[in-house]
Amino acid sequence: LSAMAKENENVYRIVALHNRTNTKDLHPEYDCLQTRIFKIIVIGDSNVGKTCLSYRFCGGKFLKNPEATIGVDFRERTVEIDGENIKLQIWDTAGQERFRKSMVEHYYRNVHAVIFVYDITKLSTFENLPDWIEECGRHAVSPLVPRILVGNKCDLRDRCQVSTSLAQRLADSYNFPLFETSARDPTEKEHVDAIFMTLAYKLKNHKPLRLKQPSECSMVHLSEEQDVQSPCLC
Ligand SMILES: Nc1nc2c(ncn2[C@@H]2O[C@H](COP(=O)(O)OP(=O)(O)OP(=O)(O)O)[C@@H](O)[C@H]2O)c(=O)[nH]1
Repeated sequence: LSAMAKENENVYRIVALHNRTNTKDLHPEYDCLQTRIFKIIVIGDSNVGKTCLSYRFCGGKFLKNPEATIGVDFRERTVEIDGENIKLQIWDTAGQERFRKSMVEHYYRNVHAVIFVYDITKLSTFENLPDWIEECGRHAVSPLVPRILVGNKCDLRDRCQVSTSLAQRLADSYNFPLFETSARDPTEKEHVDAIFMTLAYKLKNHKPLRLKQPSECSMVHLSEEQDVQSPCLC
């Protein structure tokens, strides 16, 4: 597919997802099997390994020769936590500005969790993190939406430009958990899973808000005591 055709295809998919959000009889965070669905976006510079990380989690393998993401790619994995199936819908976003500018609004809409990725072998990808975090804030993502920081390509430790202590300081300054891992290294597979499962546990335990009027059923911004944007059960 050409870049433009691919971008159009993704817009159709996004519209379909948003339409589902607006359907009253099919709740946005439940699929037809009544599995709760959580949207997680993966954000960061181009080439840091966002596609490979999400593919490792959803496909179980290292994706050889990934192409630059155009707009967004979607992957899903259903996980079982305490006897409940939950579906994690991973939005693998484009790092290149030219492939993301028309899509940015869609990325952040109704997001449940955000993963910021940098490449430990490329300092600039780490230095750009505050810009990504700021963009997220600019799109009115609630500060209560869980966010985590992931340093990828740890199989290339000998080329490391971002020390763990430096990354930890940044993570602490934002109060985000920090993970360092490798999408490529097969021995890190469980660790990659653990990153996504950490979010899955957090999201699962969010208490849904019961709204009184079904007609008003929509994503809602809750107060700090109540919790983050959560599924409402009408
Ligand atoms: N050594 C190593 N290379 C990796 C790892 N993860 C990804 N790569 C490589 O890094 C390059 C970019 O990977 P992608 O997953 O496409 O990066 P991206 O962040 O999705 O890039 P955009 O789609 O342009 O935003 C590819 O050549 C991958 O093979 C890793 O953990 N270790």
